[in-house]
Amino acid sequence: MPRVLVSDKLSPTAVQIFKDRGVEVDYLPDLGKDKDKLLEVIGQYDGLAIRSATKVTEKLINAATNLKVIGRAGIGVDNVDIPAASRKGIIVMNTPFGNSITTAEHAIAMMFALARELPEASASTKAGKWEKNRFMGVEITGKTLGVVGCGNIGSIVATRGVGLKMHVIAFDPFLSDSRAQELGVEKVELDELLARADFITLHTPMTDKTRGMINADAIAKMKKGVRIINCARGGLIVEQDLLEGLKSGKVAGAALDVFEVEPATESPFFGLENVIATPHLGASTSEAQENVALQVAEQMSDYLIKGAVSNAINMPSITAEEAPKLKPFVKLAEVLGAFVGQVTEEPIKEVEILFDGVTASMNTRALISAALAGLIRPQVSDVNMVSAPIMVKERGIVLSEVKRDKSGVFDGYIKLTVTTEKQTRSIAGTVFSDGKPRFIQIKGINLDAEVGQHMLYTTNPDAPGIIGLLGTICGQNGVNIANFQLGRNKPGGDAIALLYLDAPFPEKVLAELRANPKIASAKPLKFDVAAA
Ligand SMILES: NC(=O)C1=CN([C@@H]2O[C@H](COP(=O)(O)OP(=O)(O)OC[C@H]3O[C@@H](n4cnc5c(N)ncnc54)[C@H](O)[C@@H]3O)[C@@H](O)[C@H]2O)C=CC1
Ligand SMILES: O=C(O)C(=O)COP(=O)(O)O
Repeated sequence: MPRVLVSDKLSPTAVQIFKDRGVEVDYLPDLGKDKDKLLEVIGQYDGLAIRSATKVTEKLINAATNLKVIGRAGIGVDNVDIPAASRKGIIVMNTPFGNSITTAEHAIAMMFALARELPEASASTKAGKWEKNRFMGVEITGKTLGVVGCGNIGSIVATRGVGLKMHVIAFDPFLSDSRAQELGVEKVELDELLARADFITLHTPMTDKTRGMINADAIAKMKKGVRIINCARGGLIVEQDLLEGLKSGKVAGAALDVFEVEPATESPFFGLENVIATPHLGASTSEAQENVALQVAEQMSDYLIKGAVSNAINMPSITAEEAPKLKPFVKLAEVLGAFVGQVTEEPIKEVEILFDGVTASMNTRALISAALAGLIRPQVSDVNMVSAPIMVKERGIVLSEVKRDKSGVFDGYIKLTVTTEKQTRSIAGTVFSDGKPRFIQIKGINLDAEVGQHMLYTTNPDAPGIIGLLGTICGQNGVNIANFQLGRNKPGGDAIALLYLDAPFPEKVLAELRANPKIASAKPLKFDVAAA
């Protein structure tokens, strides 16, 4: 039974779902803050469910020897070292919509709170001061709201802004004209947004590109009296620069839900009257927490139990319905990759994957990941569908994908072509109605070959006596041939043979075979399939 650790506070719904789905679960909501303890126990778990408090560092990932999936009950995954997880083949998934309305509402609440100084007014009134003349707000109606990052949350904020009769302008490099029109927002460049907005609200993810995007330069471009709302990530703002802007009066107010260092128990912002601060509460409503807890537990269980992948950051999605249908083709892609990977000894430069017929309409991203995993496993061993694409990229291998309509006798097939400095190799395969993968073409030579656990692949110029030669050498050395497949491109041309064996081909016999002038090459192959 797979075992999951929940190391941040999650709704009890998550725990219940894990149990109902047959996943053992340890709910230790404070463990995320105890780095050392977490390091000690993480090796026992197949899954880790977190929010933002648990920091999944490379060190933790290296200690997580059994971990297969990290589930973020929320959106931002900047607390997870995704490249490190990917290299170790660990899927990282989030719940991209579960808390977006709630977070957008928090941003709107922050905007109103800023406009009317609600927290200060409330504190003063509760202190018995009745300072009616101290607080003078600004109206929201007719003001310009600048939305930086118009994805799921930003677009909800934008439409709420439109509903509040604001003029909404948005900057997002991926915002299309038609989407902007649909939302009723004006699409602008960042500098224009900074110059025109009365309220600026940030909704981008935290990335190397967005880190520190609100700095002294950006603030200098803003209107005097601008109000800034940050319910995304603290690191988007250079805090020192904002402090100066607030002190000088250039920035009339800031509402901050997030901080560069969290938990933020002390900050120079806390001493300023024109700053409103909340402790990363964007996602904290009962509705959102139910949503994300339920979703993360379902997604993680689906992956651990059924192999279905949804909302993964570092792996193509595979739905629970699609998983059983895709599985034999994932196996096919993997064995095609494994074949070429085992016969290739020099560095790979290019990989082309052709999807013909029915395979072209399948989840080709998943199939590509499987083919790449098979291909590079002989070199790196510890690789899976998550880590293979990143490893291929790190090695500078050029990858291309071709899709085409059915072109031959098969309903569809996959062909893998791999180019090294020395040569180009290709292999094609399909899945028969028995659900098993078959090799249908090797080196351009047609054949119909099952995939065996232990095989020997030989190439030779087509000539009489090769079958006898192979049979004799094997027989003399006690190697039992379970089955045999042959192919050639033309009489007297290039020929190949595939021998199916009960055990790995002995090294000693291999040397004898390779020394024979009639055999051009001989390569033992091993595939991760059931023995015949
Ligand atoms: N305070 C809180 O509790 C919460 C905070 N968040 C934060 O909000 C962020 C946004 O969430 P979603 O809207 O769901 O993400 P999303 O991925 O749907 O949208 C982000 C948008 O930012 C845009 N973007 C990327 N780089 C940009 C740049 N340099 N300038 C302008 N736009 C850029 C993207 O094109 C995308 O449209 C999350 O990454 C997370 O860090 C999310 C939930 C709760
Ligand atoms: O979903 C997000 O990105 C959030 O920032 C919410 O964080 P939390 O789950 O409340 O720690």
